[in-house]
Amino acid sequence: MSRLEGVAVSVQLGGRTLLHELSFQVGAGELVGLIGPNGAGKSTLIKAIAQVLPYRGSIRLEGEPLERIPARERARLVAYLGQDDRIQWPIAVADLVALGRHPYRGSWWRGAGRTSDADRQAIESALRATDVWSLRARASDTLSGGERARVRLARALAVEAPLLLADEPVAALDPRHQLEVMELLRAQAHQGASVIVVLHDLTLASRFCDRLLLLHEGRTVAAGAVETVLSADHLRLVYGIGAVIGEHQGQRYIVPWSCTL
Ligand SMILES: Nc1ncnc2c1ncn2[C@@H]1O[C@H](COP(=O)(O)OP(=O)(O)OP(=O)(O)O)[C@@H](O)[C@H]1O
Repeated sequence: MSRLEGVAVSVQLGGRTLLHELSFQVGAGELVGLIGPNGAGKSTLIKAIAQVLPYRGSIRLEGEPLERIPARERARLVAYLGQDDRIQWPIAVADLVALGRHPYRGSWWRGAGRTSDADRQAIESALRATDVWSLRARASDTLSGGERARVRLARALAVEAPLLLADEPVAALDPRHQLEVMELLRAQAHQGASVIVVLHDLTLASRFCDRLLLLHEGRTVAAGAVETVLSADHLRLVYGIGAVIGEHQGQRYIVPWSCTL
């Protein structure tokens, strides 16, 4: 049994069907890339798994329907990094990252809201892993776009959840930080987490992910090994591009080159 299993997951919103009976599995220790053009349904799928959108079908974590897991317990099991990167108030970076530990604390009115050693370690380790330790005292609403993206990722990492859902975590990052974040997600998977990452960069998807799920118009076009999913035919059919597909140090790179449609 895979850690995460979705069967016939459909989402309807605003009178439209955004996802059509998608089925997927993600095992412990797997880094799965979710790819597809704008509007394909990637964020919708991530939100359905994160239980922030209503869906039909079944999504189970360790065999348990996710919607039946109590909210606080689920918040310890599923870390969700959404695409919306607005930070509305001047909360200090370290305090924002500490929000990732909220599910581990009891209700404050019962006096159980204190920061534990485990909380402190998780927060520091997430701040360092995402290279924002030096920003820990800064007001979050003064950060650059890339800094903000890394701080938001740190909050998700601080949860130390077995399932990490990351919607375009590298979109705002410079090339070095993109590589560092992908290595970080890989490391999370090596340590046993199941990670789903939404990506537009096909080379990063190819190099770092164990498997890919390619969506188009709310349907699965291809799922499985990177070489199978990222074929020239799929790139033409789904993205409408011709691409240069090459190899460097035994790994594939994909450079979008021309529009074919
Ligand atoms: N609340 C909503 N009501 C109606 N349509 C919606 C709603 N939310 C999203 N959509 C539509 O659903 C489709 C899928 O959106 P989604 O955000 O999942 O795409 P995506 O693959 O993540 O795209 P992108 O790469 O642009 O982030 C889009 O056509 C979008 O306009």
